[in-house]
Amino acid sequence: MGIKKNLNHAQKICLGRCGKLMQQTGMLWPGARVGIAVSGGVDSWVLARVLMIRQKIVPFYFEIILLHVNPGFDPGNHQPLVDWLGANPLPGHIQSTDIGPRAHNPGNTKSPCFLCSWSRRKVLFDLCRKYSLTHLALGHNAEDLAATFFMNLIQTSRVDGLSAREEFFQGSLTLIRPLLLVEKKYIRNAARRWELPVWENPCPSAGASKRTEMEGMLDVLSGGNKKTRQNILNAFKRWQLDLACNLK
Ligand SMILES: Nc1ncnc2c1ncn2[C@@H]1O[C@H](COP(=O)(O)OP(=O)(O)OP(=O)(O)O)[C@@H](O)[C@H]1O
Repeated sequence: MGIKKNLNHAQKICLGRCGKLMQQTGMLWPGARVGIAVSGGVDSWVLARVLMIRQKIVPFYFEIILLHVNPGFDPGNHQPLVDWLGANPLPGHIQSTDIGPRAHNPGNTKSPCFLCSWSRRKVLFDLCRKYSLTHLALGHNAEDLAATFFMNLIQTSRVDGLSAREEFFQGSLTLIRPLLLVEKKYIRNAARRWELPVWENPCPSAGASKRTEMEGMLDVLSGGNKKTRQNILNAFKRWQLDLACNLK
């Protein structure tokens, strides 16, 4: 098919796995209105690019809007998204907030990452309501799934991962993670190839979060063996796929 002709291996993996997961789990339906949460990082940029292509491939119509929540560390750092929206035929909404600095207030008893992601999710849910969206798409990948599993296991004594699809508000909003079965190496490569305008996260806690720490668990468990690492990731992916297919 013409659309896929000039894609490299990584781009095809992102597009193909996303499509297969969408199909297997009945993620979207005709007339769906999908908000894509774009942080400015590689995962959510690739998610946006992939869903734009899937929009042309699937045999039904669905709408897309890009949603960005600026956490308030650098009020102008979303300029690449503004420029990109100007050059691409897609609607977008950029919400300026101060959730980042507020989450880092030394008086808080909870961790800044917890407070920030809680507040961000609330802003995103409010935007979904404002635009009557049926879906909110997040850019989590296979390594995020593994890190979340370890975080839940170690911090909250729960065996829980990240769902490919979850219902909220009595089913009026479906949260989806179309890149959940894709490893980061493919996403990074695809982002470079598509020349997506990724920007640095200015958060002072970036790279120092509990999730980043848990990403190291995969290397600890696999002892540096690539095949073992992939087997662990495959187990997590199979588990979530089974759960999501049962929800269908
Ligand atoms: N500021 C934001 N505005 C909109 N969506 C966001 C924002 N931050 C995170 N998200 C959404 O939540 C997902 C998971 O967040 P996380 O903090 O793990 O992302 P990230 O690693 O900073 O960036 P990315 O996943 O885009 O590479 C993102 O993929 C994106 O879909």
